[in-house]
Amino acid sequence: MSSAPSKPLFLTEPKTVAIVGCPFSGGQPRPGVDRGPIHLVDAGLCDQLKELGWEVKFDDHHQFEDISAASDPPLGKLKNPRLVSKVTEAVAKTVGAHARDGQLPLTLGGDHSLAMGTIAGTLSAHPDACVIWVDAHADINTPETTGSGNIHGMPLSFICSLVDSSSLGGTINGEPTPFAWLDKVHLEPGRLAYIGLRDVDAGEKEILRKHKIPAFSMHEVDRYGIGQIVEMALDRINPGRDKPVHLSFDVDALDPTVAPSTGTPVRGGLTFREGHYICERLWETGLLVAVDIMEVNPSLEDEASVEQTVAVGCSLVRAALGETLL
Ligand SMILES: NC(=[NH2+])NCCC[C@H](N)C(=O)O
Ligand SMILES: [Mn+2]
Ligand SMILES: [Mn+2]
Repeated sequence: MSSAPSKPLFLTEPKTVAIVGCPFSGGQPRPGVDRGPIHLVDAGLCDQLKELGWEVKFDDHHQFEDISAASDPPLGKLKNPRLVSKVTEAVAKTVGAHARDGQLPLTLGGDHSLAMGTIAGTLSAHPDACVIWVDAHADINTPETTGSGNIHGMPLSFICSLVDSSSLGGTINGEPTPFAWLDKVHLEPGRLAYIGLRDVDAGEKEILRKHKIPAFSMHEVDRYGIGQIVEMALDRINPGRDKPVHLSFDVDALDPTVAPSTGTPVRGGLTFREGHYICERLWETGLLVAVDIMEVNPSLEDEASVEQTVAVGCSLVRAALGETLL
C-alpha cells in the first residue's frame, strides 16, 4: 500500500524548487566535480521536475568566478580555506533566501564542502531543522583531525561548532579569519543523522562517539534493512516527525557499481533502491525543506559511467521531490 502523496508542510504554494547549481571543486583535489551541476541540468532535470508538478526556478549556475582568492595558502592543514569560505558563504545566502521564501532549495554540487553553505542557509530559514546526511564518509573531520586537508571531509565540524574559528588564526595579515561568518551558525550534533557510512576516519569515529551522533553505517543497513533504518534515524533526530528536514546526499553513498563517477568511491555501498527509498520516504514525511546532491564528477570513469551517475543523480532528486513508483 502506498500512502497518499504528501503535502509539504513547510513550503508555500505553488510548490517551488529553486535549483542552486554550484560548479565548485575547491574542497577537494580532483578536477571535474565542478561540472557535476552542469551535467545534471543538461540531462533535463528542470523539465523532469516540472513534470512532477513543481514550479522550477533556475536562473543559472552560481558564478563563482568573481569570487577569487588569488593567494590562498593552506591554513594549518586546510586547503583553499579562503576560497571555500567565500563560496560557501555565497551559497548560504542564496539557499537561505530561497528557503525564507518558502521554496525548496535544491543544491547541485560540486564537492561536499558546499554543504557548509547549504545547511547554514537552511538553518537561517528553519532554525529547528535537522539533517539527514547520506554518505560513505562522515565529513566531520576538524582542522586538527583531518588527514587530507580537503575541506569536503570537514563541513559538519564547522556546522556543528566543533571548530573554533579563532583557532584558525584570528586575523591573518589584517584579513579576517575565513569561516568567521559561520561563528553564529550551529547545528546541534543530536540533530544530525548519518546513513550509509563505511569509510570513517579514526578521529571522526571519536567525534561521533563523543557527541553521540546517530550514525547508521552499511552494517546497520544490512542488519535492519533500509526501511527500518530511515525510521530509526528520524526517531533519533525528529521523533515527533514535525521538524523540517534537510537532506544532504553524497552520491558516493551509493555503491560504485551504481554511481561510479565520483571522486572518493568506496565499495559496499547503498543499492539503487536503498538510495531512492531514503529520498522517497523523506518526501513522504512532508518535512523536507532542502536537498543537496553532491560529488557527481563527470570527468571520472568512462562515458557510460558518467551518464549512469548523472541519471542516478536526477532520479534521486525526483524521488526526493515526490516521484512515486505507482
Ligand atoms: N565528501 C567526501 N567525498 N568526503 C571524503 C572525505 C574523505 C576523508 N575522510 C577526508 O577527510 O579527506
Ligand atoms: Mn562521501
Ligand atoms: Mn560527502
